[in-house]
Amino acid sequence: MSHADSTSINAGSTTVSSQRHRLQRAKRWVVKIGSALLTDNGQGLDQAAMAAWVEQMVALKAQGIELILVSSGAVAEGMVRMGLRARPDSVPELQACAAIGQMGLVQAYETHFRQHQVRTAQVLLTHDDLSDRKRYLNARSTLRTLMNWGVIAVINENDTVATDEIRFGDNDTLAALVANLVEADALIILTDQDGMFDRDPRHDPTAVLLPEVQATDARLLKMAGGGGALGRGGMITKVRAARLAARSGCATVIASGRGENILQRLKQGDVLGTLLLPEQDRLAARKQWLAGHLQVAGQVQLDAGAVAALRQGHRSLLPVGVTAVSGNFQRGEVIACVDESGEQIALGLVNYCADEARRIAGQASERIEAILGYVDAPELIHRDNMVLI
Ligand SMILES: Nc1ncnc2c1ncn2[C@@H]1O[C@H](COP(=O)(O)OP(=O)(O)O)[C@@H](O)[C@H]1O
Ligand SMILES: N[C@@H](CCC(=O)OP(=O)(O)O)C(=O)O
Repeated sequence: MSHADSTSINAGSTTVSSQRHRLQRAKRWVVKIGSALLTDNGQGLDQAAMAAWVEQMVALKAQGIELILVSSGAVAEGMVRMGLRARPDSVPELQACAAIGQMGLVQAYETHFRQHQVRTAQVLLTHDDLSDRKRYLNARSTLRTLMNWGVIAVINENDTVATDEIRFGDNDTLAALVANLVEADALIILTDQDGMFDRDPRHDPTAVLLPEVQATDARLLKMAGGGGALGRGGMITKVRAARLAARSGCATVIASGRGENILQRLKQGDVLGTLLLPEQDRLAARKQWLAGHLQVAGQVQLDAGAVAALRQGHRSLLPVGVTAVSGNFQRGEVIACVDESGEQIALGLVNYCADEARRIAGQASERIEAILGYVDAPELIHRDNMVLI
């Protein structure tokens, strides 16, 4: 059976999914918890549920999974703290609620994780941060460092400065952008429904759960409706998030956060919730994106040994193999690698800016720190970030 056949929309089907093994293999997860779930529909933070998710995340971490948490709930918790029954309409009031509630949110996560001797870090982001190249790279470096240190980043929208997002409640999109940023293998969206249905189950009890779909299937957009009374994004933002995540080869699961041991069971490959599949895996998606870059920001010339290491050995490019650097590229831009005759042999995302690349060209990687005063990576271009031509 072809990949596409096995992932056609199969509402009501009880066939065991063939793609759940993706979650068993996934090494880097972004878990997103929505407001309704976290605050038991606006009642205030559900501490018991939080303790249970934290326990599961700690268990996954012990199994070697790198985790990032995107949690909503600041506005809902702020409303509870201020005794507001209805979600305010005015943006400044929403922002004030978010600022108040965010305190409770991170305090609660910190307390729960600390019981398992796991550290947490608060990261507040806006969509704009992730569309600005420099801030994008900074956010990526910070999150990578936190993951390397085994610290769980607890991410929310920076609601004080974001206006449209707070109006629409779009942490689903934020979670997908984070999944793209850290190149996660899986995005797990925990919500108050068992997954995505062929129509909104709140309005139609005959709605049928979709166990496995292709994220880009256009029919899903018609089946997904908006959110509930807390003014959230609903299913439509989750489908859009899955489509975004799929661009970097990340699979998305929409599942009920109320299900017992939900994260562990997903990890075991149990057929729960809705799995929204990307067309390509992570590496293939990145390489296709790289290969599509006709405009490059600069180039490096390689000696014969480096050319052979790339071409035959499929190795990373180390600074020692570089004989010349041209252009004025920034860290994270796409550059070309050429051989001694000037023929292009590869394209890749460079770990150092042009100036730094010139200084470390021809040098052993162990010397990078002495020359630049810091080390980002031992390679100039990592092989996962390179496509051979
Ligand atoms: N096709 C669908 N399948 C499941 N839920 C849907 C669908 N269309 C709309 N919804 C609504 O989306 C809601 C979940 O989104 P939302 O309220 O934003 O939750 P969260 O706070 O978890 O992000 C559900 O409670 C449901 O009413
Ligand atoms: N930053 C807001 C996010 C709101 C939001 O996206 O909510 P949801 O649709 O429940 O994930 C908050 O913490 O309240």
